[in-house]
Amino acid sequence: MQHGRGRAAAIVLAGGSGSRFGAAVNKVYLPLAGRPVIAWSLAVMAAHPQVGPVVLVAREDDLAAATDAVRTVAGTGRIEVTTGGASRQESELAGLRRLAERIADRRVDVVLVHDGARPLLSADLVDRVLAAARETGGAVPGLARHDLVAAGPDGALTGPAPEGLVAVQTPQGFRAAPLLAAYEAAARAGFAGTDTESCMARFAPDVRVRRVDGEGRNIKITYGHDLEVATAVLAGTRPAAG
Ligand SMILES: C[C@](O)(CO)[C@H](O)COP(=O)(O)O
Repeated sequence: MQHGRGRAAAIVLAGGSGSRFGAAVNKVYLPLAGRPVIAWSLAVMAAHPQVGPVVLVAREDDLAAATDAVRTVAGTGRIEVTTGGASRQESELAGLRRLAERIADRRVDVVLVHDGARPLLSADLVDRVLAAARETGGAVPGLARHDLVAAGPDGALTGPAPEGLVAVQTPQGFRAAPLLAAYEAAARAGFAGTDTESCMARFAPDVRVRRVDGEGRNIKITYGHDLEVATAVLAGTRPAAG
């Protein structure tokens, strides 16, 4: 049963330290083609017909910047800002707790968790993740890698990399109730994962997770030059969303 907007929700994470980027401010609030980095992914989520609530998880110190960024996006009524924790795991949990009531009464059936530092995702990618998550329980975008070799700690090449490696991206989508339960169990166990899938693998191993095709342009702004690449991509193909 669907009432107007879809029953999926999105959590967009903006709490990272950004130490590898090297800027004094949180990289997700730096300008990218006319608005903050974070605003691009918020716009895609807020404009998506299957996504209802969008929860932006921000650091306490960044709440003013987060609110300003939200104002640059159309459909802001759908975006809620909440405070995250010290780690990615705690921030994901904070986002899920914000949605807990809506998950319990089934207004939200699937949750997408997205890195705020990945501004160039497309609505098609959101479609693919949602469809696969609804069908199997979980979905993770991945890009097949054919340019990898194994190397030892001294830098010596030790042979070909195993077959079938994929570079993992976000948004990662899961059915909402098992996702929230897994994060509550992880919190009790003091677990901190590297992404949503790693937590589900440990605390909800019965949930099947399917890889869907990721996107080459869905880069993560990690280092300074990534912002230059994203700027160039947007200069060529500016998405209409937002
Ligand atoms: C989840 C992720 O985007 C997969 O590539 C990545 O691991 C996130 O890393 P971060 O250091 O938490 O931003």
